[in-house]
Amino acid sequence: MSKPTVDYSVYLVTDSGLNHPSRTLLQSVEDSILGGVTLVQLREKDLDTPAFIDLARKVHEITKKHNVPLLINDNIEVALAIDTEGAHVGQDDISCTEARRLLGPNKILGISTGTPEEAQKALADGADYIGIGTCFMTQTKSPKRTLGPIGVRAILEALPKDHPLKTVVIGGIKRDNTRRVVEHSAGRNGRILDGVAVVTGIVSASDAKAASQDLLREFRTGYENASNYLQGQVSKEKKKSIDEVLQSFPQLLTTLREKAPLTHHISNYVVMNDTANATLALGGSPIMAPSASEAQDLSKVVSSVVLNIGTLTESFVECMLEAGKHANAQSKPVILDPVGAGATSLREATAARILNHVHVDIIKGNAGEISTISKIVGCDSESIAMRGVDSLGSGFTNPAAVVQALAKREKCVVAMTGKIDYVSDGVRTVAIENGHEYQGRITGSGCMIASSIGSFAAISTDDHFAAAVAGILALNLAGEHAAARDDVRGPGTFRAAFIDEIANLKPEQVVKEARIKAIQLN
Ligand SMILES: Nc1ncnc2c1ncn2[C@@H]1O[C@H](COP(=O)(O)OP(=O)(O)OP(=O)(O)O)[C@@H](O)[C@H]1O
Ligand SMILES: Cc1ncsc1CCO
Repeated sequence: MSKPTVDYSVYLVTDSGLNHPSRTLLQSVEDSILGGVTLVQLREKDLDTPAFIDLARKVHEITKKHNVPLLINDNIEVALAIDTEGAHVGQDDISCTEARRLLGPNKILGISTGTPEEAQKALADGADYIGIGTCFMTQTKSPKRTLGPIGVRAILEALPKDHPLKTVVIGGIKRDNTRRVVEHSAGRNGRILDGVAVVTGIVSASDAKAASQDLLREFRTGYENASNYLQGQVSKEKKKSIDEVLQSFPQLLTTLREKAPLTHHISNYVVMNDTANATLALGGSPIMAPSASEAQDLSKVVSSVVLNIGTLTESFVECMLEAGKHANAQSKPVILDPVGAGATSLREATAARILNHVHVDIIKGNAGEISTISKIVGCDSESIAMRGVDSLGSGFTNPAAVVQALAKREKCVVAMTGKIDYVSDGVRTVAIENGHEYQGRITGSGCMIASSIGSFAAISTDDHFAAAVAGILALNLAGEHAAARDDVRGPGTFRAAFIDEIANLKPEQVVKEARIKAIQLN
């Protein structure tokens, strides 16, 4: 019998201990196949060989009926006894070469890998696929380190594009993160995950069939988006032109003032009060809530979330991860302000952790912060030094290209502040020349921009690029108006006048005074 062709799209890995109490494991397997599971692995760590063989025989009856391959975890003896389509081994189990020798050339053989080196070894040792993990923390595994989509990407990029070795990701994969993991892990060498391996997301779901259908749909969408991205086919359709974005500003600000969207801020001690006041002056409604315990409740009532890493503590980080996760689940926009990323390794690691666990819709930072984020996600860019929370030097040689590349890579909007601000969604890129140097001389003006973007993102839900442009324009025009006032004699008086002028903004006047230009990059 020749080796079967395998569709790895949604790969069920069983665990009787986590199986939903309303049905048997056999029912979970059958329901999941009916929902779209394309491959099954029987993983039973606690059964002795005779009991394992007995269960494997019953599961195999089901998988054969539906023409879905069955692999046995770890126990080659069971795989051979039942004549399943193959087996899966871990790094601490029997070696891959020994497993291949016992199974012969026509069985499917997979191995768990957590590093680029293990992946390359698996390829050399004759594996058909690798299970890349652990991606996220799970109930079944609590490793010291999780890979996140960025770590998965590093492994995909260590593999040759055209080798037939297939790849699946494992560890905490659920309906809500599947698409993002597949999109964000896509390697620049053209490698995209061939599937997602799921345990709890299927066996513990109350409806295993529906859960599998959702996972298959999310995997396919993620795969299609990833291949479009790799082929540079980012959709240019349905996007407003820069002029249309500018003309939409009055309506956005008017709606913001009417609706006063509630925005959840996990901000820093230095700017908390200023960002709350700037949000109120603009017409929004802030809640500064740094406790992880209330993040889920808040996610139901707020319209966007701003994560600011300015004064880091463990509890801030815990809250940001929790708020981000729930905002993603509720489809509320998330804005990341990676304050001081690049200044210390803690800030860099925290920014990486957030990007790995939360889908961020808009990243806002100064040149030093954007250079660090570009490095974290594997986008080549010049290095811009930081001193504390401030960016040093004159910035990038080609700032628009850096911002556009990062936006494309992360499939989000990137806003980079400085004397000139740049915004891109990977397709549209603009430079905004408004603003006053006094903004750079008070602390938190960048943080206030993130808050302003957060309020506009709550209104401009289908176009976060327009939200970022509006958020910057509003505050930069207010900055210009404040600096021009006779009563403003320095940064201190400017700070108070700035809040007043945010509240005094006239939507049409902003459009007239905007100095924004589109930047065409190839
Ligand atoms: N020299 C300048 N001329 C005009 N506008 C400026 C100037 N410097 C800063 N700004 C404006 O100030 C705002 C904040 O940008 P900046 O890059 O200073 O933020 P930041 O370094 O992140 O600030 P913080 O960390 O204090 O919050 C932006 O809207 C930017 O346009
Ligand atoms: C000065 C400062 N230090 C940590 S956060 C912050 C405010 C600017 O973001």
